[in-house]
Order: sequence, then C-alpha cells, then structure tokens
Amino acid sequence: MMKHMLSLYFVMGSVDCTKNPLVVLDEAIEGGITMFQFREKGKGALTGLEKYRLAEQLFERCRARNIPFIVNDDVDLALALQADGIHVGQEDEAAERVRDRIGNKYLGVSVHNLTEVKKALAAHADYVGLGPIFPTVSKDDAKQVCGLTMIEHIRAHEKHVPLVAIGGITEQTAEQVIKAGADGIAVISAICRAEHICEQTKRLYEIVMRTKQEGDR
Ligand SMILES: Cc1ncc(COP(=O)(O)OP(=O)(O)O)c(N)n1
Ligand SMILES: Cc1nc(C(=O)O)sc1CCOP(=O)(O)O
Ligand SMILES: [Mg+2]
Repeated sequence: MMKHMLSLYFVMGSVDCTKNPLVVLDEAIEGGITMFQFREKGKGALTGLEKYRLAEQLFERCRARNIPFIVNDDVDLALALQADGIHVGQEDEAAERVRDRIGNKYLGVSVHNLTEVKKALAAHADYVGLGPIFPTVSKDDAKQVCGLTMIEHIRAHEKHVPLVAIGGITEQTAEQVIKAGADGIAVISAICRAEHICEQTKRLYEIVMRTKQEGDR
C-alpha cells in the first residue's frame, strides 16, 4: 500500500504556486496524484494562523479524495490537524522522537545515502525521500545532487524500503527514476509550474504507472 501511495507524490506550499494553492491542489488531485505534502517554507511563506488555515483547507480537499495528507517539518501542526503523517529531514526533529510523538501515523524521512536509509529504518520510518536526484530550483539549501546511481545503490542493498525520489524530476526523467528502483517520484515544479496542471499531472502519473507495470512492480 505504501509503495503505491508514493507513485506520484505532490509537494507544495503557497510559495510554489502562481495561482490559488487550493485550485492547484484540486487540479493535481484531478490529474491523479497519489499523496500530498504541505510544505510551507521559503521566502514569503505563511506562518501562524494563516499557515494553519491553509493547511486545514488543503487537508480537507485531500480527505475528500482519499489522498494521504503529510505535513513537512511541523510536527505540532500535523498533530493539531490529525494529518495522515509527517515528513522530516536530517536537520529536523529526530525521526525516533517524531515516531514516539505521532504513533502510527506515516513517517517519512529525507535521506542522501545508504547509511541514512538504515538509520531511518531503525527509527521506524514508513518511507524515505531520496534527493536531490537532479538540480532543483525549489529548495535553496538542497544537498549535492546524488543522481540515479544512488537510487540503484540503495535499492541493491535495501530491496524492500519504500523509496520516493525527489529533486528536479520532470516528465523527461521520471521513467529513468522509476527504472533505477524508486517506488515513485516527489515533485514540486513539474506540477506547480505547468501551464495545464491537470494534464501535466496525468502525463506524470501515466509515465510512473506504465514504467512500474513494465518492471512488474
Ligand atoms: C518526499 C520528500 N523528500 C525529501 C524532502 C526534503 O526534506 P528536508 O531535507 O527536511 O528539506 P525541507 O523539505 O524541509 O526543506 C521532502 N520535503 N519530501
Ligand atoms: C523539497 C525538496 N527536497 C529535496 C531533497 O533533495 O531532499 S529537493 C526538493 C525540491 C523538489 O522540488 P522540484 O521538484 O521542483 O525540484
Ligand atoms: Mg525538513
């Protein structure tokens, strides 16, 4: 179940959108996203009550369509909303502590190498987010690009870990990412910056599903 949910993971906050984030999410849901992460950060990001209100409205839309709603970084917000899960990175609240706080909600952890994957699994993460696979325009403090070879390396040593790849993934590269061993792609700009969000999301979904099917996954 978890692996299917990772197939087309849409990550977004108001800063990433050139139009109303609620409309962007509606169109992306219509196009077939399988999971959503509320990531409200960067220059001009909402805080406090405004952030909470936007999260609440986005969550409502996900709930209506059975799309898992994950909160980035902010464990208090995830708990207050009773969100489906939380995603934390290596510099955020420690995964072990987050697991203790959230019980059996989904826990995603960002990783950059095999050692971090093993640590995330020891902390009972449900999935790992590996990146940046390619250069990204959506995260100022992204680490060095790890490329498709890091997906292959991790998959060779951890055959079953639910792994979603992130960072600079587009319609042109999604197939290679899945072929390298990822269970799905996580994207911001490939959806947010598309002229026709629903159609673009459908294309990404189709590429991921076809490639997984061809690989019998
Ligand atoms: C699915 C997914 N993978 C990785 C990240 C990055 O998390 P992190 O390294 O904590 O960076 P920020 O997103 O918090 O800036 C992610 N958010 N989602
Ligand atoms: C949120 C995030 N995390 C990354 C990581 O490497 O962990 S890269 C990234 C940004 C992804 O946006 P885009 O699809 O526009 O490149
Ligand atoms: Mg983080």
